Amino acid sequence: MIEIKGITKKFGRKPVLKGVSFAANKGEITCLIGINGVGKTTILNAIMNLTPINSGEILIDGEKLHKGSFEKVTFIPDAITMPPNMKISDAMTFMADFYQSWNQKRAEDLLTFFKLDANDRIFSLSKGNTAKVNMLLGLALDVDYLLMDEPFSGIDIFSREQIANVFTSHLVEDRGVIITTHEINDIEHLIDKAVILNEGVVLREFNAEEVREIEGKSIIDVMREVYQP
Ligand SMILES: Nc1ncnc2c1ncn2[C@@H]1O[C@H](COP(=O)(O)OP(=O)(O)OP(=O)(O)O)[C@@H](O)[C@H]1O
Repeated sequence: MIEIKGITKKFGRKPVLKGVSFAANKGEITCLIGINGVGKTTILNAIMNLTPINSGEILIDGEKLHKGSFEKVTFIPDAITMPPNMKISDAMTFMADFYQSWNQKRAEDLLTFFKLDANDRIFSLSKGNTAKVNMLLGLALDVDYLLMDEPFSGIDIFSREQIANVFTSHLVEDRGVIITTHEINDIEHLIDKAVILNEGVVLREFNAEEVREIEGKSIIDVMREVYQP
């Protein structure tokens, strides 16, 4: 489990996170929802220890962050970080050289799943295919937790559907996923837990299935209630 306990973060004098707490379980998809600038990426960066927090703590499987934590968790950013001139196959080799947790079999399965050509160069890919390669490079690592920043942003409906399908496939397995988004529509059906953020705090954290069954509400219904009371 990833536990976020009362984390605060200021950039200069501007408070961005004012005591954010939530938990993300293994085997579940947890979605951080909030408008632009609410601090979703900052939370993912904090989990990866890429940005220092001012207070609070983050635990992964009960342990405070340490060097070894990053064998358990990986971050898939919203833009690809591989050099544009690389072929997809070169990017895969690069990852295999760099990460012990690289799983070549799963990488090849993902290549087939996304219908990508390993000989294509990164710069020549459409936005949708670039997003798929980015996803492939993260999902092919054998880690317990995956953090994904806006994986559906700015890509066409068919690519979005294909990326959404990967979450219900064996390729994600029983790993824990934290995903950020400001548009929930395409992925509502995939989400186990929703964490709604506003003005530096968690407005509501809930199990999407329970709220659907018990209260008869979708995530969007709950968002309407909390954002427009
Ligand atoms: N390195 C930084 N220096 C100063 N301010 C920053 C820095 N990184 C983020 N911020 C500010 O912190 C706030 C939260 O940013 P963050 O990127 O976490 O939001 P977000 O919810 O991910 O937004 P989006 O949906 O647009 O990606 C924003 O107001 C942003 O301008």
